[in-house]
Amino acid sequence: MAKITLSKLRHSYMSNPKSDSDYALKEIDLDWNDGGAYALLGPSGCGKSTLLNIISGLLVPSEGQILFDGKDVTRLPPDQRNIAQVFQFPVIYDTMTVYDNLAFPLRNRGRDEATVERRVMAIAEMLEVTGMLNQKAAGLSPDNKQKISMGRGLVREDVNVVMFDEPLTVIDPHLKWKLRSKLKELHQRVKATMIYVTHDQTEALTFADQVVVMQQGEVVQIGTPVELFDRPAHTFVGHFIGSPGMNILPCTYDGTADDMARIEGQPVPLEGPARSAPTGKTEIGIRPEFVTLAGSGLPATVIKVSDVGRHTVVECDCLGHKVNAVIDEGTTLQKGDATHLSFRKDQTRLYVDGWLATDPE
Ligand SMILES: Nc1ncnc2c1ncn2[C@@H]1O[C@H](COP(=O)(O)OP(=O)(O)OP(=O)(O)O)[C@@H](O)[C@H]1O
Repeated sequence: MAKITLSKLRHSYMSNPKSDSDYALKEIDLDWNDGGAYALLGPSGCGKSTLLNIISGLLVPSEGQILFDGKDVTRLPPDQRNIAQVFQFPVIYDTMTVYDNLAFPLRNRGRDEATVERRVMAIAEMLEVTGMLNQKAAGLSPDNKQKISMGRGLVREDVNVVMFDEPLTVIDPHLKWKLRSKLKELHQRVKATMIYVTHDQTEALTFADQVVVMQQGEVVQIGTPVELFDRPAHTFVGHFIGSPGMNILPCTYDGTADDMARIEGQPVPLEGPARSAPTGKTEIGIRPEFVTLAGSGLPATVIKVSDVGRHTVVECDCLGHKVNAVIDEGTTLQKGDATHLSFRKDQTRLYVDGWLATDPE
């Protein structure tokens, strides 16, 4: 396994890129540590596949370098990078048995049959497919086929990195959670460097120790799932992660009252003062979990009440802006009722031009 370094990486599909918007990947500097479990998370079109193809060698970046354990591999073709990939759709040989499918990457590298058997049996046991080793792959269900595809990615011990590209796309929704936790368990046992690409926050947050969040060709934050939830570095992360996402509300902040911002003239205490006098667009970010329906605070009108299992989500209009509150207990409030909203001070953040601008006091 290897540490992977992306240094000053940029990529444009245009022959003569001029502005930032001509780049599918803006400047990316990133270290993937040896043995880490990473997720690359972002919406469609943010550049995930472009980055994956650059790491695997299918694409040569317009600028910058990729290093494996400090060795420059930027121009090395895919077959010399020693990478295993698991794709959206199973890549297996239908006419071969499950055993031969799992053995294929090892035999292809000339491993002896004793090693092949040891590795195949270990991976089959981890994936709970030992009972089907002698079956032809053609007869397997789509999710078992994808399991075998994952097994093929994990069977070699000498790969630099295993990359999963939306691997659960074909899996039945009720089996997804099972395979998700299986993959996490596999990482703990195999200890390979793994990169899991997805646009699904649940998949990313379940699998990864570190999540790399991308938007429009840029990495906006790298952090543990808890860090991304607690202190989103950008409003995009706040909104994209969480269900419902962070409330983002336009505000004014004149810097004279330190930790006080105003929404439509109404004072809202922030977690702390801004790091410097803001020069751009100012917004308040507050997670719905830290908004309470109170007797006093910002005036609001209930728009919708949704029961979502253990919680209730109350959607309000607050001074002309939509605000969600997640409450644990039920509520007697109904659509059209007047209420007040209170934001927990230590969770009320200021964002300037999208970027976090306050620190805790
Ligand atoms: N071969 C190509 N030629 C030109 N533009 C491309 C090409 N491939 C991707 N792009 C553009 O580059 C940007 C990033 O695309 P990319 O496929 O890397 O994103 P993604 O996050 O993987 O999206 P998805 O999840 O939909 O695959 C998009 O604007 C896309 O239109």
